[in-house]
Amino acid sequence: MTPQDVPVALGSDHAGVALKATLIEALQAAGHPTFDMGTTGTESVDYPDFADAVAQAVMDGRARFGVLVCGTGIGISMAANRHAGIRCALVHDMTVARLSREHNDANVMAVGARVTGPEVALDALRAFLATPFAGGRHERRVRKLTPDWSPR
Ligand SMILES: O=C(CO)[C@H](O)[C@H](O)[C@H](O)COP(=O)(O)O
Repeated sequence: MTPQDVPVALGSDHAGVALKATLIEALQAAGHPTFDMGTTGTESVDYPDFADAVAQAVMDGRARFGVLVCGTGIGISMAANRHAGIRCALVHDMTVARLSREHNDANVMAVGARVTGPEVALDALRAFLATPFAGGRHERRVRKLTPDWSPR
């Protein structure tokens, strides 16, 4: 699968807007189609609104993966995980990002712009996108999270 076949939807609140822009730039340079679901400025906004927009884009198939950024990544990952079908991993380095794909088939990655630097976030995102789900014993567990889960 080429990057063109892997569209990514991104969302953030005001605390994550600058890191989101950095991630979008890197994704586009790598050839991924991107959807910026907002926010677009530094005016104070509410992270659930942007988590919902990204979750919807992943669930309806517009995007293969989602990326969410707020100050810590906590609120926006909590909001995303309220959606059936979303497995959002709050990551802070490339190892956790890789394992969230291998073990959890995470379809959304959340990161905290106030706690994770842009280089680490970029490395984590590259690892997230490059790593396939490992299957095997993990399938049973993912089905307990998402009963209608099937391998993609
Ligand atoms: O949800 C969060 C914390 O768990 C995020 O970090 C938000 O970005 C943060 O709460 C926003 O805080 P602010 O003081 O309103 O900028």
